Amino acid sequence: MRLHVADHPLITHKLTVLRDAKTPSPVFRSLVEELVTLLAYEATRNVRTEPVEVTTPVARAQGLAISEPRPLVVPILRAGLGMLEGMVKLVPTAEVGFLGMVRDEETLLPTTYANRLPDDLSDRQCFVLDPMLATGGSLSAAIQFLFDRGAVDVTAICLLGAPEGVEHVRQATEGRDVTVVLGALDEKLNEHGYIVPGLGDAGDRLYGLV
Ligand SMILES: O=P(O)(O)OC[C@H]1O[C@H](OP(=O)(O)OP(=O)(O)O)[C@H](O)[C@@H]1O
Ligand SMILES: O=c1cc[nH]c(=O)[nH]1
Ligand SMILES: [Mg+2]
Repeated sequence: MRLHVADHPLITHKLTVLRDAKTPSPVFRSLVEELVTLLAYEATRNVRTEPVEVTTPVARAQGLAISEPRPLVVPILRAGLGMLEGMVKLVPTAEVGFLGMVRDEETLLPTTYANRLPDDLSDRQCFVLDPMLATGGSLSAAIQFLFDRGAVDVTAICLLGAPEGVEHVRQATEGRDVTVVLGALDEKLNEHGYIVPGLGDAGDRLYGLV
């Protein structure tokens, strides 16, 4: 597993406002969308492309097109949905699949309540979106779903990660082509499995308490 932790003042600035408990939902939502666009820039560095030629008003020019089959973007509901618009703005030709997962707040184990993915992901590059990588249980399970269907490589974009979760994903995906891109690597998990200092419950901050 490759780990890339962003190192850019604009990303840190936006994360700082996101972390602030006083930031209201509408601002939180916009920041999540802006942050994913900045992180996607790094996350799509190895997107598969092929050479194409276009005619400018002046001459022929060599360029690149995103290869077929198109990349698949998979937000993990609920909180990952807040990252979808920002991602598809950057890769408008991507297809979108959905995974609904919720973590049991006692056991910290994820269960999957929705799965709308193509059955066959052979030869597909996949991008998983989830703002929070805490214990790593949800992300590891999501990545496993994609490899079970034949994905060639998986890149996860998360706004915040805990070292425990990164290690969990590293071990669970050993031997697979996996990249994790983080906005920041935080200090630890607390006794409730929350990222410290983190930003609280990303789903609740985006969409309200359930
Ligand atoms: O790394 P883990 O320990 O598995 O925790 C991370 C998961 O927890 C959050 O989702 P949550 O279960 O709160 O669901 P929600 O998005 O509906 O709020 C978050 O969006 C991740 O999916
Ligand atoms: O800190 C955390 C951990 C799991 N899920 C969240 O939304 N936040
Ligand atoms: Mg939640």
